[in-house]
Amino acid sequence: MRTSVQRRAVHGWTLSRRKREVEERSAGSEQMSTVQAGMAAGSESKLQLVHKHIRAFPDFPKKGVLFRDICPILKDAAALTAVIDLFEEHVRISHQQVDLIVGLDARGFLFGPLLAQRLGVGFVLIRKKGKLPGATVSVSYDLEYGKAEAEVQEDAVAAGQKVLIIDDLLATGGTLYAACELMRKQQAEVLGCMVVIELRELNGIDKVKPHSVFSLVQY
Ligand SMILES: O=P(O)(O)OC[C@H]1O[C@H](OP(=O)(O)OP(=O)(O)O)[C@H](O)[C@@H]1O
Ligand SMILES: Nc1ncnc2[nH]cnc12
Repeated sequence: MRTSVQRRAVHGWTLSRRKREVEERSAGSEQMSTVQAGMAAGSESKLQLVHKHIRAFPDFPKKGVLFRDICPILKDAAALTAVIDLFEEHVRISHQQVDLIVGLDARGFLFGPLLAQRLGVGFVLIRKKGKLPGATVSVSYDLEYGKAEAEVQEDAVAAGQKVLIIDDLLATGGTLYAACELMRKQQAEVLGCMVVIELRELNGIDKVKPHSVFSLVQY
């Protein structure tokens, strides 16, 4: 019998399909390495671990919003490691060259630097308005429960740099859209976006197009 976790889709794949995809992609070019085989085998339980460490709070911060809380992931070393392992696996399979990880204020800061360090690249902050010193570039955007303005330091990203954008959660897509806009203004190349959680019914993925959003858990 399949559990609800096993049935849950991963970026449009079921967990077992995802494992196959990793195996097929690896087998396509050359024989799967030991590392790739190990990653494929371990992904399923890592996803289950991540899923188990997400809580839901109804009517927070506003009535009608079901808030998905990632704090238990941070409190559990194995779950946090699983998140970074899964992101790293995705990046190594999907992207040849990454220059920078760009994280969103505030919860993107919890995962972004850890991933950047794993990949051996730098981390850039996109912050809410008024938090960054020096010359900045800004863009305003809508949230599931309000409005905000995002900024990046003008010299944070050079033209032509290949960046991956990371956050904890995709809801309406306003935040990731704003991040992509900021990167466009900086003439950086957005390789894609990554989140721990995607709230599918809000269709945020459409707002971020043509950029892709890779997610670990979907509701
Ligand atoms: O897809 P969207 O509708 O744009 O929503 C997603 C964003 O909303 C939350 O951040 P929030 O702005 O609440 O800030 P926080 O991380 O500082 O709590 C979340 O961490 C994402 O950044
Ligand atoms: N439902 C939600 N849960 C947690 N963070 C969010 N950011 C936007 N919508 C959210």
